[in-house]
Amino acid sequence: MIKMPSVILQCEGITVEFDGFKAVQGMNLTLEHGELRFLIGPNGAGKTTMLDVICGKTRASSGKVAFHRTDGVIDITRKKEHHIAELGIGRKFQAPSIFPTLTVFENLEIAMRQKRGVFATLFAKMTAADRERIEKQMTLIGLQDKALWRAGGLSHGEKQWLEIGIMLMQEPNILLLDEPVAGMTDKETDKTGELLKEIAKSRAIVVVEHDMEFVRNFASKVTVMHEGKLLKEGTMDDVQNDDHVAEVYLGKRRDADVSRSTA
Ligand SMILES: Nc1ncnc2c1ncn2[C@@H]1O[C@H](COP(=O)(O)OP(=O)(O)OP(=O)(O)O)[C@@H](O)[C@H]1O
Repeated sequence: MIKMPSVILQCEGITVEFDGFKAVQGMNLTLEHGELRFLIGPNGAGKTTMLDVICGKTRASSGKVAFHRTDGVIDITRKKEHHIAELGIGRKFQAPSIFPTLTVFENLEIAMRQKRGVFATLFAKMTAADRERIEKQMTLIGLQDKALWRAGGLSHGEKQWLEIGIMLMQEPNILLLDEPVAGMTDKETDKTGELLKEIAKSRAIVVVEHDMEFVRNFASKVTVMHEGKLLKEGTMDDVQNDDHVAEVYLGKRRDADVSRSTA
């Protein structure tokens, strides 16, 4: 059996400037294989910008992003977004980008064919193995009973799951998710939590999240950003008991809970 290297992504000294304003300043972030990492922090802390840098949507003005794959370490700092996606880093944005008039099944089928990348395969017949793969994916995202539903008719939560399913069809090694439970009902939020745990068994995930109650459901490492910098990294307990974090979130009130913070 091939032993997986423990580190899968290493961001070092990332700085991002927008017209002279430093949205991210010397940020470090190291992600391990199979890790589910939460990136939290108040509005404007630079969380989304960090995801943008990793997926190649935004260029860092300095710093380095290294993607550790089984075939070697790749410097992705200057690579184009589509190339980074092909290498195995998938990014899900807040707004769904599914095809609303196509069914759940068809949305996943298109994603599967895109992965193959050959134009001819768009017209190729689907094999039993392909069908099985799509069905497996639908079961994972909890939409197996809605295979023939038009995606546009799904609930908000179901659309988000479908989109995660679409990303998984691309077989990424790392998934980057921006507020995956925003706007979800409590039940949908719980189901999303289970889904993320399941996905993290075989992939690394970085989740930008505002909902602290949601984050507390995971025994994961939490990275707190503030004003473009790393403020604290540790378990949710470490983070909640940290004076600097409390200050940033609560204006010096240590006793209050940061639950359901929309800071
Ligand atoms: N394209 C841009 N041009 C100029 N400024 C930007 C741009 N993108 C982000 N910023 C600024 O950079 C800072 C960090 O933004 P970012 O969206 O990364 O923060 P965030 O931690 O994700 O915040 P939120 O939780 O509100 O989404 C903010 O002050 C934001 O206004």
